[in-house]
Amino acid sequence: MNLEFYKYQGTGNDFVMIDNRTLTFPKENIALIAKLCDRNFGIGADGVILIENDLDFDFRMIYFNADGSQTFCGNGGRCAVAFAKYLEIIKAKTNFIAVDGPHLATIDNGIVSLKMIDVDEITVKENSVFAYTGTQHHVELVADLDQFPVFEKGKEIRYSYSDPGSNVNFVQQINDATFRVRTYEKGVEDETLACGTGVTAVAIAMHKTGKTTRNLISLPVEGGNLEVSFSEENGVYTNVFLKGPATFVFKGSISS
Ligand SMILES: N[C@@H](CCC[C@H](N)C(=O)O)C(=O)O
Repeated sequence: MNLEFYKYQGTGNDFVMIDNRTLTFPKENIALIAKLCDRNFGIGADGVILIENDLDFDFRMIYFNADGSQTFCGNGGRCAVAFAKYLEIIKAKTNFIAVDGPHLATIDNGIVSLKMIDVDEITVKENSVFAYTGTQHHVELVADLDQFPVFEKGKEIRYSYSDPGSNVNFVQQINDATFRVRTYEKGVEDETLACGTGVTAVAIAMHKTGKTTRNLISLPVEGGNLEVSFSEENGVYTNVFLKGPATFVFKGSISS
């Protein structure tokens, strides 16, 4: 069978996008998902995203990590909005559904602003913060992000959390409103060039621990620049928005 796909990237976090409104994609075929993401034997991506019809929302987004595990993905959500616009499912605004609940989003000139879930699951530890932003995130400040062994340390910390583990974000503060981030992603089992739910966790963790008093944070990542804004009341973060570019790369077909 020939599978038509589109490749998108959001600040270098890259995805194979599939229009599955026909419900023909074999979701249980983990080997196929892994093959699509394989950078040597497949298309190459951090994850696979299916767009499906939904009775109550503009569309349903289903995200698979490269290893076939399912969760929410912030950059993937932004790319899903750009893809849904290309497919003419939406125009400039949308309300779509994903595994963590509904998401409002707008797209303007390739820049997608995506409303994330409210964040109230935040644990401040001695040297790190854990936050749930649609998926699990460990956040840790380091002195020299360029020299930091993100893969080795990220892998170690990822498995120190009980199943399903945690993504791991290493952070360097640049100024009051700017934090550079490098992320080790579970399910990809490698450092990726950006992580949307990750920078969201970082912005909230830095606010929660008093590293910043701002509610609009710039987050340079390896693949570009992201922005996170939010409101905070009694330790609960609402109106959380992740903003950045979402870009079509190429399309093609692959035998599955
Ligand atoms: N890159 C994503 C996060 C993808 C999911 C993550 N690997 C997990 O398993 O939690 C993002 O942009 O949020």
